[in-house]
Amino acid sequence: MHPLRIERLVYRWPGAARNTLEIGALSLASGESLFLFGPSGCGKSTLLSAIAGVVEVPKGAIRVADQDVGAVHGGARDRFRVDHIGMIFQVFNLIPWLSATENVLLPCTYSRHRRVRAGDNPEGTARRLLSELDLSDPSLASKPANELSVGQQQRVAAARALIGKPDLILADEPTSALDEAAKAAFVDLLTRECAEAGTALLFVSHDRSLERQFDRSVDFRDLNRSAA
Ligand SMILES: Nc1ncnc2c1ncn2[C@@H]1O[C@H](COP(=O)(O)OP(=O)(O)OP(=O)(O)O)[C@@H](O)[C@H]1O
Repeated sequence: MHPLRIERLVYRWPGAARNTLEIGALSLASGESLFLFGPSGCGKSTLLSAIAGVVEVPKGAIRVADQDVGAVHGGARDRFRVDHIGMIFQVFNLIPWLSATENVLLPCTYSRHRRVRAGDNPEGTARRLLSELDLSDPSLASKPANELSVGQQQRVAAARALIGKPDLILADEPTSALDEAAKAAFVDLLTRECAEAGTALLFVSHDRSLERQFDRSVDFRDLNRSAA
C-alpha cells in the first residue's frame, strides 16, 4: 500500500491565468516523513487541498492509500478523508464548544476505521496523545477548545490528526504559533508518533530550521514545474 502517490498532477484555480500545480511525481512510503518547503504563494497549501480532495483533482493524478481521490465524490470523499487522512492546517477547524479531548476523539466518532485503529480504549489513547503534547493537565484537556491558546489548539489538532493511525497526515505550517523549543519538541513528537504508527507525514513550511527532523526534504520549486 502507498499512503500517497501523485503522478502528472495539473491544477489551476478557477479563473487563474496559469496552472498553480504541475507535478510530475511524488510518493510517500508508510511511516516516511517529508518536509516540503518553499516561499509564500508557491502552491504548497493548494497541493495539500488537492491531496485532501478539498479541491477537484483530475482522475488518476492522486492516490491516497491506493484509492484514486479524483474518482471519489461527495459524502464518500468526506468518509474516505476521515478514514485515511489526518489534517493539521493553519486554521485548526476544532469544534469550539467541545473539549480538547472531545475534539481529539472526533475522527473516531466519524470513522469506524479510525476507531478500530485507536485501540480498545480511544479515550485513553486521546489522553496519552494530549499528554505527549504537553496537555496532560485535566483542566486543560476538559476546557472548550475556544478557551485554549492558539499554540494549545495547534497541539490538539495534532493529537486529533494522529488518533487512529491514519495512512497519511497533511500538516500545513502547524508550528506557526509555537516558540523555538516547543516547535522542535512538537515536530519530534509528530515524526516519532507517525513512524511508530506507520503513518506517512507530509509537512509543509517555510521554516527550514525544522528540516533536519524529517526523513526527506524537498524544495517545492523543484517539484512544481509551474513555478519554473
Ligand atoms: N481559494 C483560492 N482561489 C483562487 N486562488 C487561490 C486560492 N487559494 C490560493 N490561491 C492562489 O494559488 C497560489 C498558491 O497559493 P497557496 O496558498 O497554495 O500557496 P502557499 O505556498 O501555501 O503559500 P503560504 O506559504 O503563504 O501559505 C497563489 O497564487 C494564490 O493566490
